[in-house]
Amino acid sequence: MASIADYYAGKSVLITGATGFMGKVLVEKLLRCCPGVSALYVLVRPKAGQSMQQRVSDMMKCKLFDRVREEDPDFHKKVVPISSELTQPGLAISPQDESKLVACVNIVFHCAATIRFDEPLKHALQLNVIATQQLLSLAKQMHNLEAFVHISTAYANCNRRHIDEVIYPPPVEPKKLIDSLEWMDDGMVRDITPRLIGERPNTYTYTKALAECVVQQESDKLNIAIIRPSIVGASWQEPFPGWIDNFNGPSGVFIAAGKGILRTMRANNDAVADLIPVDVVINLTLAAGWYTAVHRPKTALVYNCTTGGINPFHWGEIGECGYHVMSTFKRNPLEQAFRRPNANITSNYLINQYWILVSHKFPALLYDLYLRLSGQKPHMMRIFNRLHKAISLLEYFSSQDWEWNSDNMSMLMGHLSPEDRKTFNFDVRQLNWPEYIENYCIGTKKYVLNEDMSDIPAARQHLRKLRNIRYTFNTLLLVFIWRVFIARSQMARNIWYFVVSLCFKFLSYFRASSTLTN
Ligand SMILES: CCCCCCCCCCCCCCCCCCCC(=O)SCCNC(=O)CCNC(=O)[C@H](O)C(C)(C)COP(=O)(O)OP(=O)(O)OC[C@H]1O[C@@H](n2cnc3c(N)ncnc32)[C@H](O)[C@@H]1OP(=O)(O)O
Ligand SMILES: NC(=O)C1=CN([C@@H]2O[C@H](COP(=O)(O)OP(=O)(O)OC[C@H]3O[C@@H](n4cnc5c(N)ncnc54)[C@H](OP(=O)(O)O)[C@@H]3O)[C@@H](O)[C@H]2O)C=CC1
Repeated sequence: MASIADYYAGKSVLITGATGFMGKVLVEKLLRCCPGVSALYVLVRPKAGQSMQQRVSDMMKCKLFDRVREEDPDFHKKVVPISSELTQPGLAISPQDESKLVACVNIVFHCAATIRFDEPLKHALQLNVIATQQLLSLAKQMHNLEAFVHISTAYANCNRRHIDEVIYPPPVEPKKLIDSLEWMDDGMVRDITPRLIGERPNTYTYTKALAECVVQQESDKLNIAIIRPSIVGASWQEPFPGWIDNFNGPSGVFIAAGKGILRTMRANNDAVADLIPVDVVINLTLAAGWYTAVHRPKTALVYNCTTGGINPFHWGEIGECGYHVMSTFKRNPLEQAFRRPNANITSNYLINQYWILVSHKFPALLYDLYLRLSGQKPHMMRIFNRLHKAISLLEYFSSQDWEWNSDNMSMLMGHLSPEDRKTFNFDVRQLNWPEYIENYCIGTKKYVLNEDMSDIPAARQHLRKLRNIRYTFNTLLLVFIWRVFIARSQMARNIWYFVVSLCFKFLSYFRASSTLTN
């Protein structure tokens, strides 16, 4: 049987979402570990004044591609950008490009989606469901298509506690919803969104569930695999440990904690923190593409790509590990931290609210006051408001527990040759969490914030300055409390003198006894 790299040799691959976090890692891995691959057609839209060619060329210059660049400086020649806006009819692909794709594509990886938790329903539906439908229609026309791999999310069915590797009945028939929303204005859609999404926390998980249903409807005509990753984090091993390029999910939380901004967050200590490294997801995705094309399973296979059932890690351990996160950020501080890193997790709503007041809002207020007094524009409260909005959207996922069955992941591993198991490793039993979290934190510094590791001494100096500011502030606070409350009351003064004289006596006794022993 052909190995995975042998299978992809000579194949033309179509990828949507190639400029995104997971798409980039998929492109890199295919080019590096399947050097025989014939062409990667990537559907890209122009954005922020940049043409799609410019965007793809910039993407391939980034650090992620350093290893493949070293191994094959001409790697970029295999990447063929195709102009496409997925929210447009026909995906806005030109007729010439469409003919080319129909004639030569062998495997499709559909990664594109809006992953925002606050996306208006109409747009989320347009991109996550209707675009998927259109891509499936295009795929059905492809003469040589061997597999269609759809990236979903493990949280598509987060209204259930136990999630099997099956496609559950959709909350509503997608076609009916598409037809209904077509004539409604944005205000009307906004009003009915909470009723529609029901127990799901956002339009993202809701539309991803509908997309799975749309994919299933084509499963008798195409060879389909659905990958459901949980919370995708920095890479574990490849191409570099800790590679990450965005603020999504835990990354933004780690950065905010490292900057000393985030001091408290709500999470259930006993719940599984189902993080999955991005390289694991991509290795599984490529292996699933191979398996689907070679073995042609009779029904669409769903792969729950999760860690909880195999190598569980709990939010409470991140709490402990939180100290590990904190010590990593103290040893490798982020530049221009607001305060020294010191974040804690609590499952108690009231305790969390108390710390938000004391450790978030009060310092933000003081800092903004300082900025105002020194003639600068205050901005700290705004930053905290945004942080609170982001965290309130994430807390749904950190406060609850889900159980995913991942038998298909184990089944797939069983079909790989020993060589493929190494090259396309998705065996998360080998994952060492503390080491992973440490690399993740350093990765956010190096790759998200683009901070130079050589500037660490200056960043440490800044942390020392912050510590001195804190000591000075605490001393001033004590003096203030003394002046306002204690100095005005005879009884408080007596207690104070009693405590001071006790300390003095203790010190004198200690000094005298140490002189005697000498
Ligand atoms: C040590 C102890 C610490 C405690 C550790 C505890 C860890 C707990 C972690 C809990 C994590 C739980 C994660 C659950 C995730 C479930 C995932 C489900 C899986 C999936 O399928 S999808 C992937 C997940 N999707 C997301 O994460 C998207 C969520 N984000 C959003 O929906 C929006 O970004 C949000 C939050 C609504 C904010 O929108 P908005 O205010 O409009 O801001 P923008 O997104 O447009 O960003 C503007 C600008 O700011 C940058 N940015 C974004 N976030 C941060 C941040 N946290 N810190 C700093 N900067 C941030 C962003 O990059 C933009 O910059 P530009 O330069 O591009 O303008
Ligand atoms: N990140 C995570 O934690 C998880 C992600 N997933 C799933 O993995 C997949 C990839 O996620 P991720 O890489 O993190 O997401 P990103 O947001 O990083 O990437 C999204 C990609 O989709 C493209 N895209 C968005 N809108 C359009 C459009 N209108 N036309 C053309 N392309 C568009 C983006 O292109 P552009 O650069 O032009 O914006 C980008 O390439 C998604 O399907 C997501 O649901 C599942 C579980 C967890």
